[in-house]
Amino acid sequence: MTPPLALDIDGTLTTPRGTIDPRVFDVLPAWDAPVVLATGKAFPYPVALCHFMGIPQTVIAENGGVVLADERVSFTGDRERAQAVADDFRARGGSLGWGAADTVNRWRETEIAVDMAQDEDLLRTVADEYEMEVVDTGYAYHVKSPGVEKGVGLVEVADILGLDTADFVAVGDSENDVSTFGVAGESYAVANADEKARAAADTVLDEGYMDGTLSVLEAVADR
Ligand SMILES: O=C(O)COP(=O)(O)O
Ligand SMILES: [Mg+2]
Repeated sequence: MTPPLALDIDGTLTTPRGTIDPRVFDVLPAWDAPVVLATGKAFPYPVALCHFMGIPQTVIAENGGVVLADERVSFTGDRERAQAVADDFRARGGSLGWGAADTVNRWRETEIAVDMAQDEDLLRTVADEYEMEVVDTGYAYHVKSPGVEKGVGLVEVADILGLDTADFVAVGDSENDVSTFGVAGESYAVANADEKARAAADTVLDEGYMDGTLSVLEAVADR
């Protein structure tokens, strides 16, 4: 039986340039089991990716802050507190680091993301004062509420779909995938994964990015 998938996006379904690997558009629509996109990106990004792949919108966004499965949407996390951290960070000289339109945070409903080139120490200092966490995905720093995790979102998705999280095969690349790896039955870190993801995964792959992900999908399909 083909297992359901919990797939991170950045670093996992992308090329080293950060673009979606076009092979995604062949393999995921043809997958014979549910596919869950579990990402730190704001809610519209994985929804759009599902839409343009032509697959059901089954999504964990904002590191678990937003869950969508079977037309049911739920939110966790304290966006106002994350905003207070961002405001204080800016007041002390920090910057979120995005363009004027800030499309990274514009539709973000439960947390705030900060560009990797910004002052990490200051951000962590401010977040600590508000008892908020900073997660480094390798693509952004995310200021989020403790306890909001992709893995918690996967428990909810599995429940809605009538599946067990242990049925899932998970692939990811960074510390925001550790909680997914903790609840999935099988977990794989791509070769470009950070230390925390590597330590948490059942298997660290030889190949990186979508090459690594495809190697897993080829191995677990139809078994
Ligand atoms: O948006 C990010 O920072 C990372 O996104 P990802 O969880 O899909 O890798
Ligand atoms: Mg990632």
